[in-house]
Amino acid sequence: MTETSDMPDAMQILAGALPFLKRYDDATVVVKYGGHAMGEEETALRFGRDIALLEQVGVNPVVVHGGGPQINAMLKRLNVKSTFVQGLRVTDAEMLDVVEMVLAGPVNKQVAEAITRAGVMAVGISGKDGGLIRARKLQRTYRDPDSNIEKVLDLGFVGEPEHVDPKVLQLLIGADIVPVVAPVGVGADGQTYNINADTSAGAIAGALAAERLLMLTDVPGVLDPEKRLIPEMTVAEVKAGIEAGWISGGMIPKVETCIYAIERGVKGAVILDGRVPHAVLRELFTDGGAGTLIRA
Ligand SMILES: Nc1ncnc2c1ncn2[C@@H]1O[C@H](COP(=O)(O)OP(=O)(O)O)[C@@H](O)[C@H]1O
Ligand SMILES: CC(=O)N[C@@H](CCC(=O)OP(=O)(O)O)C(=O)O
Repeated sequence: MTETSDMPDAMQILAGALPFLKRYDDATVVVKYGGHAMGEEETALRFGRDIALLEQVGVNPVVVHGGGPQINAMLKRLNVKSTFVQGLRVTDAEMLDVVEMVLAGPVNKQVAEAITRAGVMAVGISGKDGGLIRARKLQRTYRDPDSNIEKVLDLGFVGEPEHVDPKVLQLLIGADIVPVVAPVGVGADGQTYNINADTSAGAIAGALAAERLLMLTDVPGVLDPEKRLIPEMTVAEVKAGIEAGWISGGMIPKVETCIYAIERGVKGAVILDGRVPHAVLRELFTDGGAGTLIRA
């Protein structure tokens, strides 16, 4: 497959995109690119071309990537075991080294390079650069099933964004450079934290008051109890779905991130399948969109 073999498809989407181009002219769109959505090299290159195309038609894309599966692959090579609690990786000092090495290293550079190769300059940074994500240790409690007592959840160096300073992103955007962010933050005392990529993307979208937050994953969007795609949901409907239990597992932090972003001024958040060719273009530039749009 050549690097440009999928472009006629992209051009077809863009041919019908005129009304949407106006809506998104100069708009900031934060794209969360999950580790599962990265898949094969060709998928990553195609993603890079779509992001480059967005920049070229006047949108300001900001990419925040994950890399859970890529961290797991490195841990396997190093023979280090990893555990997850509530979907978050328990992160001791040794684990933190590997997480930062993989996220801010090869994954970050591969994503930025794929965009640059497509003809638009992209620069990879982590949340530690330019004071972008100031983090603190994750503050969360859980109810111990044995004692039924509320206890503090200690996941080591797992963090949550305390403050996002978007200045470094605005400087890059102003220079027509696509920022590519690895979800690692730093505390006021210099401690590095491993932050879930969904959470990081939501916080960044909120700080930028982005027009759209696109969450690329490996399912078509939010599915109803009969496994049909729901094209559009309100915040209240999402909350009801969690309550009823048909929104569960890894989808909960995703929809919660969407709600968080919307409550901070993001106009709409979309969960969509990043493995589908041109998912981002389809979402922004076609009538039906591509995944599940969550609105206030
Ligand atoms: N209602 C739902 N609709 C779609 N997916 C759901 C739903 N409820 C739970 N899920 C699960 O959420 C998963 C997506 O979350 P996750 O695997 O954490 O994604 P990522 O790795 O991209 O961050 C899906 O693969 C699916 O198993
Ligand atoms: C605290 C925590 O769990 N951090 C994640 C960061 C990467 C991530 O979120 O990647 P995906 O989006 O590909 O899942 C981790 O260590 O895997």
